[in-house]
Amino acid sequence: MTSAVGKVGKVAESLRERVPTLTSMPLPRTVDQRWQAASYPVRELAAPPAGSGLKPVLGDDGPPVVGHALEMMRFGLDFSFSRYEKYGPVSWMGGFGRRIVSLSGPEATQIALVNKDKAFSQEGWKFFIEKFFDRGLMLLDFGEHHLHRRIMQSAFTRERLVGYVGQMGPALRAGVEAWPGSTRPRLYWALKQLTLDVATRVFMDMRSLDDAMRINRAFVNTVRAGTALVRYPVPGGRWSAGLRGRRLLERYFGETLPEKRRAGGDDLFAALCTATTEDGDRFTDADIVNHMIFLMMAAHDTTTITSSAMAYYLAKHPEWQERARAESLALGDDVPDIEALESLETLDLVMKESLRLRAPVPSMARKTTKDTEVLGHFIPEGTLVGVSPTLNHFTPECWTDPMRFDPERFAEPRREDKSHRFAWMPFGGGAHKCIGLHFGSLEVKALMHEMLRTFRWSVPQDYTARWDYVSLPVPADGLPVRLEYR
Ligand code: HEM
Repeated sequence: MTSAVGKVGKVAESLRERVPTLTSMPLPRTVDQRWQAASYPVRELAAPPAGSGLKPVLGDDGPPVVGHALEMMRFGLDFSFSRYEKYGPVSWMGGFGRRIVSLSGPEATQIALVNKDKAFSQEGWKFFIEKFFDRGLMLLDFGEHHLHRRIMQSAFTRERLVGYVGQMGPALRAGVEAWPGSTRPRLYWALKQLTLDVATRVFMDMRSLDDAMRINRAFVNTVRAGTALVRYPVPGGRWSAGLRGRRLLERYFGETLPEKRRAGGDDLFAALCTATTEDGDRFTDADIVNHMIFLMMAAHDTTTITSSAMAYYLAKHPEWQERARAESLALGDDVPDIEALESLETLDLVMKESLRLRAPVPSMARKTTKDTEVLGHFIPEGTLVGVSPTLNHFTPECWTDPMRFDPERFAEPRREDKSHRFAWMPFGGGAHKCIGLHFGSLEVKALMHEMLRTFRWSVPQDYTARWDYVSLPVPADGLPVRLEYR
């Protein structure tokens, strides 16, 4: 029998699916316009050292206490564009009680991500998510990061990917086929549930539905806590739910690890248990638990957002949906293997264009390890920095008609993504570039392939999705589509 707590949890969940967050509530246009037009005193972040010839970074605190955090969450891309227009590629803003430097555009982002003189560390991420994702790969730095990445690499070889695709294909087919046709689902939520269910299978080979639900809930709470505005454990708040979620995940992975080490398997958890470098370096049990919790987070929301964005653009551009469907149907009825997925060229172009228009990770956090400079601007040691792909993905120097959905721009001979090394960077760049980019691309393609062969979907012609940036970008209304059997 469902307990009262379980019932309340379910109601809260279904409310969350229907009701937009406070930052994405519809407001009268004039209120939004006034909010966006508000201006604040421009100040220097710090005075450059005398005689250095460097310029100060300019910016503003925004409204008291929250700074620009709410505006950033509500206006997403528009907020980034307006900051760039006002201040250029290097600026600072108040947010989360701190001053945060933004680096935008190909040249500025390249300096931080290539990180030639090790002036930028992952300590920036720690500010947001360390309590929940302690010692995940992305939170490690320099020598230690290099060693862990080398070990983890052996869980992402082609041979391993073949195994993951073999596991996710049937699970995705069963999941998509279970969606009822002739309905108007909120597609984002359906995709989120499906990718989470598939993750418990592919990541841990977890078969028990009860365990999977428990883990999924703990995991969702852990992720949501990262961008809580109230960043200490108020009972009933996001932060304490996140801490509880983290403890449950630690316990679960810790308890199941010895059996996983013994039994092995095709899943990611088993791969991490046996991952070894040529020099024989391996993970400790604690490393494996930390990496598993981080990997679930790194993989889940990003693939959900990518598939939601693709589904949205395919609904808005039915000619592309038909073109992708024709390729999928030509593959026949077998669940596709890795080669078959790689042959889906139209889906590949649509995925790249969707990742350009709606990068799932809109800012990569860093912290300066020493005084440094970017494009002649002085940034002191200990500064929080956000490295953003947003401007790179829309700059007219790299992209023709950048606001237009035009997947062909990624095809030969145009290859606009090659116009600059950092023109297209949804997976980041440098030492921390996404280790799961092939895994993620394959999962998203396998999912879209199943949708294309089972359904046709559409949105009204005048519909435009509004994206909420409270944590990573998600469609504020859950993306209602008309879904019909093909
Ligand atoms: C379309 C899907 C995905 C996108 C857009 C994406 C994006 C990113 C980005 C931007 C970073 C760099 C963060 C930084 O430099 O601070 C990153 C790192 C990372 N991603 Fe992904 N990701 C995706 C899927 C995945 C998947 C499926 C996995 C695992 C199965 C994964 C695991 C990781 C890990 C472990 C890191 C940290 C790498 C390091 O620090 O060395 N990602 N991802």
